[in-house]
Amino acid sequence: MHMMVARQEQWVKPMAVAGANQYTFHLEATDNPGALIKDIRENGMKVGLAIKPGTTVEHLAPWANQIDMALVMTVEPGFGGQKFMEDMMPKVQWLRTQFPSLDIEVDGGVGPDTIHKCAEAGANMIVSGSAIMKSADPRSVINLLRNVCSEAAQKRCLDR
Ligand SMILES: O=C(CO)[C@@H](O)[C@H](O)COP(=O)(O)O
Repeated sequence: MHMMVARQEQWVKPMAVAGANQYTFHLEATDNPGALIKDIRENGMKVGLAIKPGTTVEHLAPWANQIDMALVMTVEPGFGGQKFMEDMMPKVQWLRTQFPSLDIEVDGGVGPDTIHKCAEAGANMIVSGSAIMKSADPRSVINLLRNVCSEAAQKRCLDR
């Protein structure tokens, strides 16, 4: 679950009870990330930590060893169909270099035209809305996104 809500703390238990296995919250919307991470873990879920485009990756870094996934937003949160922000890729690259085994997700404007940049930067989890939903062949778009990411991940392993 990617929680783009106020008062993220109050939805941890209800989401766990509903069957969520990962709870992704926004760094900008909590005063106490450490307590929220602890609560998510105690409720048996994996932890995702999201940052908006205006938040630097240095703000996320102190928490990176305590989370399962970092989500780098590649549009301003709000709605689908926005333009991919390529200038977020250095954040992904930096996280991939510093935390090689961390799951890194990108969300916003990701599709066949932008996936290569995301995968090469090091993203291994992809959120894609319009590119899939507006395609005449959603299955092939999903396969392409998946293949580009797994090929980039394999290449990273070989290069190590
Ligand atoms: O929730 C958001 C943005 O607020 C994203 O999840 C987008 O909705 C993804 O859609 P596309 O940008 O791929 O159309």
